[in-house]
Amino acid sequence: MADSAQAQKLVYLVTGGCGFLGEHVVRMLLQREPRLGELRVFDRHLGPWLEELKTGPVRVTAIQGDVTEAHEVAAAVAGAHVVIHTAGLVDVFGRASPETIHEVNVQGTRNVIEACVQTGTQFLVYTSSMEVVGPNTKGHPFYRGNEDTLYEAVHRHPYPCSKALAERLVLEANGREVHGGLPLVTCALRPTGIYGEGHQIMRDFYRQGLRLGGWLFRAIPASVEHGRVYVGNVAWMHVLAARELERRAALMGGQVYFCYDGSPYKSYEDFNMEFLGPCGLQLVGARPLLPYWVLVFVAALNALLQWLLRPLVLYAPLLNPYTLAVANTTFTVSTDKAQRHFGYEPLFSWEDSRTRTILWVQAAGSSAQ
Ligand SMILES: NC(=O)C1=CN([C@@H]2O[C@H](COP(=O)(O)OP(=O)(O)OC[C@H]3O[C@@H](n4cnc5c(N)ncnc54)[C@H](O)[C@@H]3O)[C@@H](O)[C@H]2O)C=CC1
Ligand SMILES: CC(C)CCC[C@@H](C)[C@H]1CC[C@H]2[C@@H]3[C@H](O)CC4=CC(=O)CC[C@]4(C)[C@H]3CC[C@]12C
Repeated sequence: MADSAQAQKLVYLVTGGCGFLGEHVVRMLLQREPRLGELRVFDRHLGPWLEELKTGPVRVTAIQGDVTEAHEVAAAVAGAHVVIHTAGLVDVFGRASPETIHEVNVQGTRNVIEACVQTGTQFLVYTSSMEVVGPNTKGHPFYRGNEDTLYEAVHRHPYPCSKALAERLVLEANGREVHGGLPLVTCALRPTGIYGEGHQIMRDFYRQGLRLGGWLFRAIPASVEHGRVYVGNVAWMHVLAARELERRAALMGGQVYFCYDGSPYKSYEDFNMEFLGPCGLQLVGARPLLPYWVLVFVAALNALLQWLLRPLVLYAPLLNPYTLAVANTTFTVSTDKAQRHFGYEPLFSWEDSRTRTILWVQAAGSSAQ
């Protein structure tokens, strides 16, 4: 990639480009990447909103494909300069089988790496997750940690297991020779819980609150802190990382970065109330209304029912032993690694992020979005 005023126009590929984060990455690239010549959006399900992007100055190519199909991935990657691999199966509710989660998240990532190697694509940014680190199965808190914080990462659930394996594949691929003889440069970004326009769980909480007459009931102690990050800032971090990978290959290659911004540290429920409160909902209780053991019991019952009913119907409620453990364990990051390595500063202030999210919740809650 030439670094001059006459810089060559670049071809970017975003896998999972029609998902919650992927859509923001796609729009951010179009707004903030001046060297963009062509944007390929690869997803199993293409969104209708892509059509409106096709009328702009940058060529936008929508590719319906599956990351588990190596030939489809290779065809999409061929000729791309940069790949942002954000496609993934985000399932902590038991909707998909462990095998499917592994196939999409691990084999899909392997296919992306091999496609880069075979076709000579040199730069790969992978969307990893905080879940690669924790919370672990022992419920140890990760309090204001950074990329170097020692933490016993022990996973059993298929989703974090798959993200950890995939992240390792991406980092180990750094330095591999790609077609043409140049080295592959990779890095992994680890968002904490992402929120913002398009966040389906937030919308579901809103609708549930409306059904309950405007009330939500506290389940988790307010002292349990959760790291959250605005989707626009996560997208911006991807765009910046992708842009800087060539110039700072020696520093950034093979590195991991937590995604962070100015969002406040709060419990999962109190944080959600930052948006749901202005939309008219109230969180009842300064402390959890039910004793913790009741939640543990209901979560275990839900898991049992899911297993028993599986031959007949998919029963996948929000509360299960894994989501309860995650919700009930402090996990917050405090780091400036992305700032030091590639000059990342959040593009959206907390106030902006909050306002944008509130507007979206209000609109999404009342429509069938
Ligand atoms: N939502 C969150 O809080 C966090 C998400 N992440 C990661 O960010 C990435 C994006 O997540 P979200 O946008 O939240 O999820 P999402 O489900 O909204 O988006 C994922 C996209 O990948 C696509 N996809 C799934 N399987 C595919 C396949 N086999 N082939 C091609 N495309 C496929 C889906 O159609 C979807 O458009 C994932 O890799 C996830 O692990 C990481 C940390 C937090
Ligand atoms: C009242 C219940 C106990 C509340 C349940 C809330 C849970 C559904 C969510 C609490 C924490 C969330 C996870 C967290 O934000 C980290 C994540 C990172 C990812 O990479 C994927 C999503 C998730 C696992 C996210 C999923 C929902 C929660 C478990």
